[in-house]
Amino acid sequence: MVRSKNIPNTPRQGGSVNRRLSGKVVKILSRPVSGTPSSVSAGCNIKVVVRVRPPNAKEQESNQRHIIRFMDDKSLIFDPKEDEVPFFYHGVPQKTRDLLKKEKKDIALAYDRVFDFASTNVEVFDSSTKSLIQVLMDGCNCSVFAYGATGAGKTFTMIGNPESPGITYLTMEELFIHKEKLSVEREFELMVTYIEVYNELVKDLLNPGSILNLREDSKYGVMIPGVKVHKIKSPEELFSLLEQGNKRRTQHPTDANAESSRSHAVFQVYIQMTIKANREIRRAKLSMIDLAGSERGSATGFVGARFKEGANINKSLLALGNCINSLADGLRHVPYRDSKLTRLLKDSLGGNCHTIMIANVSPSSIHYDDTYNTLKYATRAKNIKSIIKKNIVNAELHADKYIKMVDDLQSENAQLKSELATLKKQYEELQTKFTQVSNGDICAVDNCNSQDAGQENIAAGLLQGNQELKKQNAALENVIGGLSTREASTQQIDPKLLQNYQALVQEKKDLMDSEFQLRSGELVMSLKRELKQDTQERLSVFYLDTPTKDDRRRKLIEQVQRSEKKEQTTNVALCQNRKLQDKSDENLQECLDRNPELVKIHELSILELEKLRLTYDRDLEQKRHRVLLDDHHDKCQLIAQMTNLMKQLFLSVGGRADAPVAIIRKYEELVAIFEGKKSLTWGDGKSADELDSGLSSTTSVNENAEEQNRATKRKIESETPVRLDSTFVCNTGASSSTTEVPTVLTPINTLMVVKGSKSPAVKRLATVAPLKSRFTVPKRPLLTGTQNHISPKGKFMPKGRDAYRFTTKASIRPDSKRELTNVRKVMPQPSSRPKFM
Ligand SMILES: Nc1ncnc2c1ncn2[C@@H]1O[C@H](COP(=O)(O)OP(=O)(O)OP(=O)(O)O)[C@@H](O)[C@H]1O
Repeated sequence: MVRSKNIPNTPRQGGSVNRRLSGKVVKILSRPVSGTPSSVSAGCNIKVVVRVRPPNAKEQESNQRHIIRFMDDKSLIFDPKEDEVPFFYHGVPQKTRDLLKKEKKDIALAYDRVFDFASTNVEVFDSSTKSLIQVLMDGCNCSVFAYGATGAGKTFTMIGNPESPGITYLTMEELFIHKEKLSVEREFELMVTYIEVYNELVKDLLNPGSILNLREDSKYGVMIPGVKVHKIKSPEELFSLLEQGNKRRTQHPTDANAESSRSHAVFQVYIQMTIKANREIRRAKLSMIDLAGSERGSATGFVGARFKEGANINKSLLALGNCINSLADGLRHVPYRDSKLTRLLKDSLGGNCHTIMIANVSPSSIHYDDTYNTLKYATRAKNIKSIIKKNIVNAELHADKYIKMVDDLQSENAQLKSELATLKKQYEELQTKFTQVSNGDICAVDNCNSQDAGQENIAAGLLQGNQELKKQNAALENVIGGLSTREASTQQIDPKLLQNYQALVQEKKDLMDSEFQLRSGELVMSLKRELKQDTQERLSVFYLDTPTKDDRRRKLIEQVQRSEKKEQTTNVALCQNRKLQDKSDENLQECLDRNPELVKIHELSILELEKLRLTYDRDLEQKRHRVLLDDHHDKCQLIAQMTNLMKQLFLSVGGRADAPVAIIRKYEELVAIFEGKKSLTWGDGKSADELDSGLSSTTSVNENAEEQNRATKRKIESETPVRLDSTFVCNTGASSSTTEVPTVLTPINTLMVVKGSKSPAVKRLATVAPLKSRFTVPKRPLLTGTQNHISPKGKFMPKGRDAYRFTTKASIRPDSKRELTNVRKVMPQPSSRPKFM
């Protein structure tokens, strides 16, 4: 199920925080990416547009089918059903379709805009990125990325050519028009960078040289230290820069595209606007990304180094796909760190950013899979929500306000702590109940539903608590983000020093983040290992060993060993991480000792780090809950299945004269436990365990126990008519009544199928059939409801062929099992007997 990210428009706590912060003195607090917004707009979805390029010469020549049908400017049908062309067989038109032909998917899809073959880059710009300019002017971040298979038209859309400039040119042109218009009231500063990510390496396209790294910056979000930033004053300057960069971009011809771009190109524009009237500063970042083509190895025709290059492209696009999926599902953890590309796009997807995704596809059936995948991604991306903040910075903050904010943060952290404690308590309760259920102390079948309801209540409570915490965290993050920026400016701290300090804090945060990832991996691994060990123990209970079971057990042991190894590796990594964190703490302390002016901002950082730690702890607790709840649910189901099976087995054993009393008692005791009774008192004062030694024989059973045995059997017997709807009853000629005498229920149909079928499932069933040795298994399977014969010697000789429709049990009178003479089928109306032979 696709869930959209639940981002509160006005968080419960955040609302008051924002009000507090947007008073007269503190007008704004925001940082572009994770900072506090001066105004937070409603969460809005990513805008997704699809552009279908015209079929190229090759596609036209090969006369391929079109797999896109345009419905209107917002919808299309992928792989449409064609008008029925009659299918002839031996010259005769058939009513049904040609089964050799793949059935058409015929999926109707809707997007924010669909561009057909005839659309131009100007039209694409008008309906997509043009509207972003006003958003940028308001101080919000925007990003546009083109996604699609190789040769689908991404570069044509983003960059274009001199005759038809792409949307990057057109957007920048529009930006300059706005700049001119607003130049009376605003001062503008525009800077651009142009980089490519090739084979997981970041390179500057405007200043070729060394490989660059990525870093997160509190001001502009994801930054690339060392990248050359170009200040531009006119569109012409920009165009020449873009041209230079494009020439340096890594390109290689592929089978699918003669000028295939083998790298992801990221063009970024940093805009700083100072409102002349009040010196308010607005910052915005525009990212325009031309992704490398997603592709199948076979489509490019590459081998060796080029194939590896393709694998890297796919790896980063896969990471992008995973991020899109996580964001669309509203998950808290989004795996941005899995590739350079996703790290770079961290603040372009979801977060504080207006994002437009342009999905480029080919209309030809040659690219069926590529087009289908791209459209699937595009559909998924529609669910991503972003929350837009204006990046407006103001410098005033009074000390008393600052103190109040610190107090607020402290009390909010205290609240987080108490919520975490509640979560931990709930977890312990859950764990206790879980252990009880695993040990069989709590009824797991009849009470299973109520148990589940209880657990679900807990889970619902947890989820609700989680939502509340999320809201509070969002508010807290906003406050902290804003505070850092403003406090820094209040104290007149040297910007370089502040930058260094923030880098140290960021380093600590990164380390905490990787610690969280490690701990969360370790947690899931260790929980799963414990559960696997449980399974292993469960398996060892079955003493009917078969090679398959041995094999399964061996595999389980190997899995457990592998998990243990992984846990060890994780532990080593955790140790290293802790050492690095200690080092990071020392560095921070050292920096603080040398620069006492950082004390106040450091107080905030500590709170921020504390909050981060609490959040991670809470997330881990929730993860643990989830795994245990899932397992608990599985176990409930397993117990239910086992109980059913046990009952059936018991019923088949229970009616036989040599049924051990201990087994009957164990069964009764178990039923009592399931009914919620603590124990059962037996007439002879002996429990099933005490009778265990006599399991293989009934000779030691006293009369009381025999009577008990018979009572139990009668009780079981009284349940059977309900199940007799299609049960074969084997009767003797000696008695006309079958109801008074206890009967044995045996899955004879299973037995009968055994010889007639090679199905492993049936063979497995046969191993548990208790009457195997007594009756001759027929050569041919039984047919439902047809005449069957059992000879006086007890041989089954069924007539008919289809055994699989014969799915019932037989009841056989135990006192006359050697004289079986006939079989009748008991229908819902007992009188309707089939003929006997
Ligand atoms: N809408 C369009 N109209 C006309 N021609 C187009 C259109 N889209 C793409 N083309 C042409 O198709 C070819 C491939 O397009 P393009 O290079 O943009 O693909 P791409 O998706 O960027 O591929 P790669 O990922 O391999 O770089 C080019 O020759 C381009 O001119």
